[in-house]
Amino acid sequence: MEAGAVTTAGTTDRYLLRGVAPLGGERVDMLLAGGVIERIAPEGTLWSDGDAQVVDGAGLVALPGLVDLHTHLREPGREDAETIRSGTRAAAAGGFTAVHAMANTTPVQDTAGVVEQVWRIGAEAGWVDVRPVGAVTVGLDGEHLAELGSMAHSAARVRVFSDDGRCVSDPILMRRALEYVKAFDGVVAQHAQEPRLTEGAQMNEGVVSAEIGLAGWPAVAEEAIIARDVLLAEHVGSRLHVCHLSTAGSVDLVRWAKGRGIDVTAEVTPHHLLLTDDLARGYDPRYKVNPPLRTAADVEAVREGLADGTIDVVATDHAPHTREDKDCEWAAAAFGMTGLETALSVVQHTMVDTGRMTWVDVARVLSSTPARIGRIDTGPHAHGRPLDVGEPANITLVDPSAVRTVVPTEQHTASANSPFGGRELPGRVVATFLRGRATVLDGAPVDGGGAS
Ligand SMILES: NC(=O)N[C@@H](CC(=O)O)C(=O)O
Ligand SMILES: [Zn+2]
Ligand SMILES: [Zn+2]
Repeated sequence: MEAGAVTTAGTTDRYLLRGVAPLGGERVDMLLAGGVIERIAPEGTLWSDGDAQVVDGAGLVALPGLVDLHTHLREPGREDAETIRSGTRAAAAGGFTAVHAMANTTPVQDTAGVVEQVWRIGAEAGWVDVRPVGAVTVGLDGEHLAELGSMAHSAARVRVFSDDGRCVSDPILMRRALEYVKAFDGVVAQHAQEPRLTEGAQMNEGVVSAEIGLAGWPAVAEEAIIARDVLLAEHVGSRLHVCHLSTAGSVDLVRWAKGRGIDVTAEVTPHHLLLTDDLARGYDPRYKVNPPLRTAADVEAVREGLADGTIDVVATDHAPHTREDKDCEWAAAAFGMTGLETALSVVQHTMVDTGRMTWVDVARVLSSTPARIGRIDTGPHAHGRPLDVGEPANITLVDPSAVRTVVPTEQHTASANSPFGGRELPGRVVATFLRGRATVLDGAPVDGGGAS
């Protein structure tokens, strides 16, 4: 029988996960009921009382539900590329139980009204918990601070603020934002891109850009902003998060800042862990992304930084785009790639299967640390918690021995701009549980599972 097959029908709020391997531990049976982990016992000792669905977990790793700090859901405004419903369904398929929805929508998520709308639509869809990110500046204009406090105190309880897609390049505004978020334990997530150094830039500045004649984007454009921002965070005693860090020099700067005790965290995307700027040679806009794919030396440095804890989390930067925006010549194409449904496989491939990280580390970088940075690690709706009795049953079951070829058109996201199409990747998400309710079973979203 295939691992993960549901063998006994039952009600949908009680699941018996039989023989799953929680992190670093012996195989156990786990009973999910009432939205929490009700019991954990040695394998073969828990039996369904007839009203629990049994999931055969033999060979599966049980992870705390994954948390993405950086997702673009595109609603409101670009529902042709993704909706909150399609994006969160894709997230569940990728093993996520919570995502942070970036603010660069239309209208921008810069008021309590817009963030509450995104949060409410996410809750109604019921696939994952949607945590809206609030814009730092009004309309992402980079000039006027948005009302961060009203977003923080809204029903959406925003804690992460970002103008992602654009850099908060004005140092005075960045300073004020860092000071402002302290009042509600928030964090400013910076898209580090010095705008003057990247005017017209199309790809990484280096050997390849010179050869193929595309305008280059120097590593220093990212590093200069990170250097400035860690010093600002130190100066005002606030919390900074660096989005999609991509260069070896950025890793060094974050390592230095942490060594000084500066309150900074950083993320790397799956694509920057695996792909290099060599891919731009074919002028295929699937590989056009912000920040750009870098060199093999940068890939090595971000892997090392993730393994040694300098980089805190892997975040997808899932950036869906329509065919019209992506199937065109390189210079005209939009920046961005999808990632929710391949993130765990890429992390397994680049970090676990290479011996650099264990599954315990994977749970840290894809669940507990992003939950802590987003301040969703406590309470009944907590994510990233250890899989213990009484904790919310947010669980992802992975089959690490599975191998699959990525077919973008078969994914659940509404857009097909995956850079991994045609690649063979290890690992498969077999099941995802959100507060004890299955959102994914047998590797497929449970449609009609509905909101809780
Ligand atoms: N990463 C990208 O290339 N694009 C993102 C914006 C961003 O993350 O900067 C998008 O919104 O499309
Ligand atoms: Zn960005
Ligand atoms: Zn982004």
